[in-house]
Amino acid sequence: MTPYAVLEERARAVLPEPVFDYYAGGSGDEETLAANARAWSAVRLRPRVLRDVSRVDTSTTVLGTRVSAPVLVAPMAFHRLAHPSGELATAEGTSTAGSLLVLSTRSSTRIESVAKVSGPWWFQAYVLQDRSLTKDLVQRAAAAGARALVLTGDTPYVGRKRRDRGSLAIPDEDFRANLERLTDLTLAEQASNVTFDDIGWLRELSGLPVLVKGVLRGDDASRCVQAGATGVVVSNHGGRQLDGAVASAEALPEVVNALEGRGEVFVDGGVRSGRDVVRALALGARAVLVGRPVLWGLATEGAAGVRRVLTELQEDTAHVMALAGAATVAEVSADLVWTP
Ligand SMILES: Cc1cc2nc3c(=O)[nH]c(=O)nc-3n(C[C@H](O)[C@H](O)[C@H](O)COP(=O)(O)O)c2cc1C
Ligand SMILES: CC(C)CC(=O)C(=O)O
Repeated sequence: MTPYAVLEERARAVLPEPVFDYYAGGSGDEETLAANARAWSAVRLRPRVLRDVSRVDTSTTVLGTRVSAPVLVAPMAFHRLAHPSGELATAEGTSTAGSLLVLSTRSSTRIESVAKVSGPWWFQAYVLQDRSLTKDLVQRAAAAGARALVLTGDTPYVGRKRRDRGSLAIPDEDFRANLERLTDLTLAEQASNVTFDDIGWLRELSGLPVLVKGVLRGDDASRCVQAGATGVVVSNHGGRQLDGAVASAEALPEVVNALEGRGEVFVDGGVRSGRDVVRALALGARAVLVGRPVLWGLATEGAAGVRRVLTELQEDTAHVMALAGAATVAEVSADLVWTP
């Protein structure tokens, strides 16, 4: 078993079944969920020999913020289903690892409380049916110290997950952690009429740079940047939205080519090892985001588990960089990828 599979099994053992299934599952027949992992494996590396790799530095910057490695925490809903300290533990584990947390609109902990214990963080924005709710959330996030917004563009409707058999109950207090005054729950659902115009709207009302998450096409990435985005996150939502969508490793080169350096490109979906991190960087990503592994760390060991998952990925990244002949993140360049 891979280290990731071992961790996933440990999380399965401690989590209630409906929670594990909600976290682990993908939409439809889980084709894209499976394709994400396979597509990283298909990227072969061309290691360089006889380079001085006695000191490997994995640190880098993301939108100007220094992080200890190009590995960030993806936005995920309802961390309190995994651990009673929820997002507080995730934020603590993330910052002690020197990483950066992207806090979900569906955080089950108050934004301001997470901000107090967090290192650098970004806020993931869902545009909700009641836009005044979104405006309020985004302005609260900016006031609490978020350094960027991540607008998720791939969720006009929530993907149907077969593993989610309707037995998952989200406690009201978790759902409403940031929506105290809400009376009509449907107003808090994702809006299905979000467009490129909302990039400018979010930028203006927050004063923050905006990344668009869920981009899988070069033309879309260009439109995002033209509309004012500072970059994009290449993502298929961990195989949880359109099943059959292209794997993120397959979509990444097209997006990198289309932007030609006009924005920072991030990627997530199935990144499980230092190999995958190096592959993503060599294909042009600034950094990766990891999702489920962080939830498994949180479920099994709280903040310490989150820190462990991230530091193990960082150490593995350093090891893979050394064996590939790259002493710095800048040296993880496109020529490290083998093309037949
Ligand atoms: C349980 C769960 C909840 C998620 N919630 C959100 C969310 O609230 N907002 C969002 O933009 N993406 C959400 N995502 C998608 C992640 O941000 C990310 O794209 C994906 O999990 C990365 O793939 P990985 O889990 O294979 O690493 C969620 C993913 C999972 C597994
Ligand atoms: C509430 C959901 C829309 C959160 C999500 O993005 C997911 O579960 O994938």
